[in-house]
Amino acid sequence: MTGLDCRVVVPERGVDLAFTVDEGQTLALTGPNGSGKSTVLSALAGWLRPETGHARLGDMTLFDEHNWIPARRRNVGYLTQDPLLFPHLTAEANVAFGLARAGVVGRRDRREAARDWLERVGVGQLASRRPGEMSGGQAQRTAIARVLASGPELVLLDEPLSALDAQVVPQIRELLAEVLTGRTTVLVTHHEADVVALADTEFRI
Ligand SMILES: Nc1ncnc2c1ncn2[C@@H]1O[C@H](COP(=O)(O)OP(=O)(O)OP(=O)(O)O)[C@@H](O)[C@H]1O
Repeated sequence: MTGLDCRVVVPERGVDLAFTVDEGQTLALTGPNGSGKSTVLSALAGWLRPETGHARLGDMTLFDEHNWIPARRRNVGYLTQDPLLFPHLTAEANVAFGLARAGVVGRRDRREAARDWLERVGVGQLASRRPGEMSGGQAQRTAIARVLASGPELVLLDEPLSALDAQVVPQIRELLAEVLTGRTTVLVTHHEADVVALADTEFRI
């Protein structure tokens, strides 16, 4: 695990933000709509190239004025607002897909690791279901397993609880608190309860 030091400058979106996250800690990024929270996550994930600034994750430069590591070569797990699970793949295959991308070579190893993670997030019994055959909370648990299974050095979470029915929010928040312990994380949220339960520090835009 490694800490993050970044400055993200995207003038056309009015974004110029700098912050650090200590190794193993969770930083909550909060602020009004349109203040640039998702833009920062996109830059850290490698989906958007900022005009200037830098991001260093431990010894690795993700980007600076001269360098740009593409998304697929960053060891960064990104849980978007609308989690991108493949609808035609089972829960197990969705998690295993992330492991294949992360370079876990053996098919059997990927299956076993995917099953372990699904157990860990409480949906082990649903390994052969497709996302359309799960509740919103179960699909979110699967998405969390997919992001974390590959052991990312940086975890990015964009409003991970906002699309869920109110009654499952406390369970998923508790799950996140458990699985994020010791992981370097940037969490975008509008909810004070998430900051209190999940974050070590808060950066308010
Ligand atoms: N794909 C895009 N193309 C151009 N401008 C964009 C794009 N996405 C966002 N913006 C603009 O960039 C600025 C920052 O948006 P961003 O989505 O990063 O804010 P946010 O803090 O995540 O907002 P929210 O809380 O509503 O999710 C806003 O002015 C927005 O309109």
